[in-house]
Amino acid sequence: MINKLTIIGLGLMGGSLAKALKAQQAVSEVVATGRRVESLERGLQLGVIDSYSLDMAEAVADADVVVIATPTLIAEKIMLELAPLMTPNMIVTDVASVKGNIERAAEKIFGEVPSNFVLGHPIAGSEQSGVDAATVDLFLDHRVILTPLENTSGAALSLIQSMWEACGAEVVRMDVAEHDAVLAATSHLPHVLAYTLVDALAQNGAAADIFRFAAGGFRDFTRIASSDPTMWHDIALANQAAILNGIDGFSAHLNKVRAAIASGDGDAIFATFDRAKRARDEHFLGQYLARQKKSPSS
Ligand SMILES: NC(=O)C1=CN([C@@H]2O[C@H](COP(=O)(O)OP(=O)(O)OC[C@H]3O[C@@H](n4cnc5c(N)ncnc54)[C@H](O)[C@@H]3O)[C@@H](O)[C@H]2O)C=CC1
Ligand SMILES: O=C(O)C(=O)Cc1ccc(O)cc1
Repeated sequence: MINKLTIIGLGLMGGSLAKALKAQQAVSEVVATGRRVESLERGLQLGVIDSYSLDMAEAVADADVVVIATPTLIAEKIMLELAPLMTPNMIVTDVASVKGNIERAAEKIFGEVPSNFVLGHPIAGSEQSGVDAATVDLFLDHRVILTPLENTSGAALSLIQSMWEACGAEVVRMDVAEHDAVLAATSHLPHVLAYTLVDALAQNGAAADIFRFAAGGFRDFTRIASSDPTMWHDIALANQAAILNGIDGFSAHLNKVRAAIASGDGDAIFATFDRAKRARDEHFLGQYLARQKKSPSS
């Protein structure tokens, strides 16, 4: 049970965490702080938080857990502001999509990442943002990755793990560099591709017609291009090296498919599509069956 939880940056992530913990009675008091009084007022109105303060010092005073839930690059600046307010009893965590930049920023500010700072990343979300989009079950049956360091306190780690488990999430631990490489491939690259495809088509003179005749596949592939540009701007810069690696690997593969289409190499085209279908079906069918086993009616 957390006595006082403070959220810095009350949006989709912070709001959903607060809602889930309150629903599970895993927290006594949720306080928020942030830049926009409108989001904080809205959070109060929706019953997501109990109070707010625009003054970070006031908001984090006596907090057991502080969650930094702002866009990734802003989280670096927030740590600078939070540093003089941290006490040994306060556990700090974050939800940012990239972990290497947070680790480096903390090292710069504190000399080494404090033992009571647990780096985290929930692998759950949507293309929506803001506290109005927060839901009580956003993290239910989703994974949360924690990337503890050698000096991370065992007590802090286990409290943050329990916090996410109270939201119905499965917690896994990973190394920071591995996290950033894996997420670059499975999350950051797809977002770059979706944004780039929509942007390229939108700049075409016949954009209106193209979008008018787009079928479900286009909608599925590009849903994530409706995500918040500020959030993804930050992720693109924060995970630069791993994303470049992903783009280069993908471009080489796309060029192979291009060559197969250009030369009419049906076998190569079929082999690529068939491998991809089998890989995707195997992975997602496995997940679907596991969910069915857990709750057959869903
Ligand atoms: N949206 C998603 O699906 C996921 C997002 N994340 C990560 O979680 C973090 C938060 O994302 P969301 O909740 O989706 O964003 P959001 O836009 O819904 O919420 C961010 C909040 O931070 C506040 N904020 C912005 N600048 C600030 C500043 N200088 N000081 C204080 N508060 C400030 C905003 O007003 C807003 O209330 C990001 O780092 C994102 O990469 C992680 C997993 C999934
Ligand atoms: O909208 C979607 O499908 C997402 O991919 C959500 C998401 C966005 C960012 C993350 O760091 C993790 C999950």
